[in-house]
Amino acid sequence: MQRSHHQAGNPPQSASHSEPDSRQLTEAAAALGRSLDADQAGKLALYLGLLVEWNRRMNLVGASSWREVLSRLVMDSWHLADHLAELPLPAEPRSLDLGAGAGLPGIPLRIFWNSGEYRLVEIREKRTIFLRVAVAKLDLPRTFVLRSRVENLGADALPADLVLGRAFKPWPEYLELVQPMLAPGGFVVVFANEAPPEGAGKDQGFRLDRVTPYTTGGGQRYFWTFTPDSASR
Ligand SMILES: C[S@@+](CC[C@H](N)C(=O)[O-])C[C@H]1O[C@@H](n2cnc3c(N)ncnc32)[C@H](O)[C@@H]1O
Repeated sequence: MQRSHHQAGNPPQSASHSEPDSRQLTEAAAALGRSLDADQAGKLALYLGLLVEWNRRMNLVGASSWREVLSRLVMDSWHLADHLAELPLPAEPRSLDLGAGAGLPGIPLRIFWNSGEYRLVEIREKRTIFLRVAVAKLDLPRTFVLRSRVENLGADALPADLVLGRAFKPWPEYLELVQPMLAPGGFVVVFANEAPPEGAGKDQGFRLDRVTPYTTGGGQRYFWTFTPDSASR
């Protein structure tokens, strides 16, 4: 572990420039147009610190500094929290985050959006260990880690009112896979870099409910939100 630059007696967060403290993070978020309360800042600082530290030893994300993770990746979760607040979901939605990897979008999302039960699904063992450590340290509400292939999810996780999957599979394959997992009136969100093509989702049994453009440090992004449409199959 690359810790040799930390002086004995100094907490790692104040000694290392690679890990934010709550004040630095609150300022960086404000520069991106977001205000954090003290609890959110503390949890997000903890997550970014863990992510940067574990990323030195295993391949979790391409971005290597917490500032880059914040502006390129956490921004997705912020916008997603705003987006989900607008969707007509049940009061206690059951959500699945497929191929959660390092916890994106789910872990930052749960800091800002804590409705219902949320399951992070990931097949790779080391990544699930990271996710479990992060969920426990951040004390995220009703957030669970399942080590499973998405294709093998058990009945206890299904059906879902909301399915998310960032950089999980090409969208037609992803929609095909999740169609039987959704509750009637549920939603599936596709994370995309462009607007959807005409008729997107029809072949997989979905109706496009809405398209939501937003901007991150990485550029223009879109949420494509679909709902099952039995008439389209
Ligand atoms: C490209 S990463 C994206 C991770 C994260 N969602 C993100 O946006 O940074 C895809 C993740 O999906 C996981 N994965 C791929 N196929 C899977 C499957 N069939 N079931 C569960 N996890 C899967 C991989 O192990 C990997 O962690």
